[in-house]
Amino acid sequence: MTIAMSAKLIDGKAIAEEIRRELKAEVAELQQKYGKAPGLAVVLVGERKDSQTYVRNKKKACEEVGIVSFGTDLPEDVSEEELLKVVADYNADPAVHGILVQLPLPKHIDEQRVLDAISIEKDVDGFHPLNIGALAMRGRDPLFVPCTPKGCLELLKRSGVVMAGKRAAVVGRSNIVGMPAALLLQREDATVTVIHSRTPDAQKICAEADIIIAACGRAEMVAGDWVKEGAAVIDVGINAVDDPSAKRGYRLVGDVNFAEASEKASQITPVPGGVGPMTIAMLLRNCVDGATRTFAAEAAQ
Ligand SMILES: Nc1nc(=O)c2c([nH]1)NC[C@@H]1CN(c3ccc(C(=O)N[C@@H](CCC(=O)O)C(=O)O)cc3)C=[N+]21
Repeated sequence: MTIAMSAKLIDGKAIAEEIRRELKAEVAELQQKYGKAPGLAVVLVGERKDSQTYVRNKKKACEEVGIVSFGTDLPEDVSEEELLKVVADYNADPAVHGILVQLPLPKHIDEQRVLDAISIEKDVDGFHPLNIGALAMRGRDPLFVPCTPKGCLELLKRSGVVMAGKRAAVVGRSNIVGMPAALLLQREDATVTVIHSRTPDAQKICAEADIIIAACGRAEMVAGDWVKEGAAVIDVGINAVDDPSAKRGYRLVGDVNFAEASEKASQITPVPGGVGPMTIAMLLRNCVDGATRTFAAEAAQ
């Protein structure tokens, strides 16, 4: 007989706060040493409420740790050329060490063309093909790793989860989360299976994993029987589901059925308060790393 476990909560909000404290001290050191602060440029196109909220939160988090934030808000019908001009100007601006173009972009704009235009030295989202390519290669290190998967790995590391020699399942294969998360786990010497919409026996395969990263964008898809007894579970999903009893009329759930999975997992992230706050903390981390490299290179000239 197996006794149902009750998982330990991985507190992303608290871990993100700790990281922001560490970054604040690093930024103060940079200021001391070079007399300059890191700068982050955030480009927002259109009026999506969720994007506006994320961008606002990112700028606020920057200010808290001493990163200078620059912002450009463009109308929904801005041309691709105009957006590319904004990116080019930030590429050339020595006060800017990181450029983030908030996604998704309106349909008339070629997203990949815009992301490709960001200088790889300022690609704090880590979405440039050259950064992703380096992430995929043994013996190479990208300048930047995408923030959400980087945050997932940081949560595992700071929670004492061993990855080397373990089986990991990544549910979802998106360019911004699933694919880079699988590459990161592989770099930590885990044996990784990527599960996607065409995977036969997804539940059975997932239930063999010691580590699960769920990023499929489907509310509560990873049910209790997808989770091996004692597994560590990282839930990337943020799905709004109708809930008349909630103040806003909806509540947020992850891609994991939390109630069921926490009976099986040894450790698990909540939604909200798990991966989300870490995504922002890793954006700040990337920005500080980029500025540190640039300041050192400038001082060596
Ligand atoms: N170029 C680009 N880079 C991104 O990194 C990027 C993007 N575009 N587009 C949208 C997604 C989404 N994303 C989140 C960041 C923080 C939370 C976050 O802080 N969530 C909190 C609050 C959730 C809430 O209450 O709404 C939590 O989970 O606890 C969530 C999601 C970054 N993204």
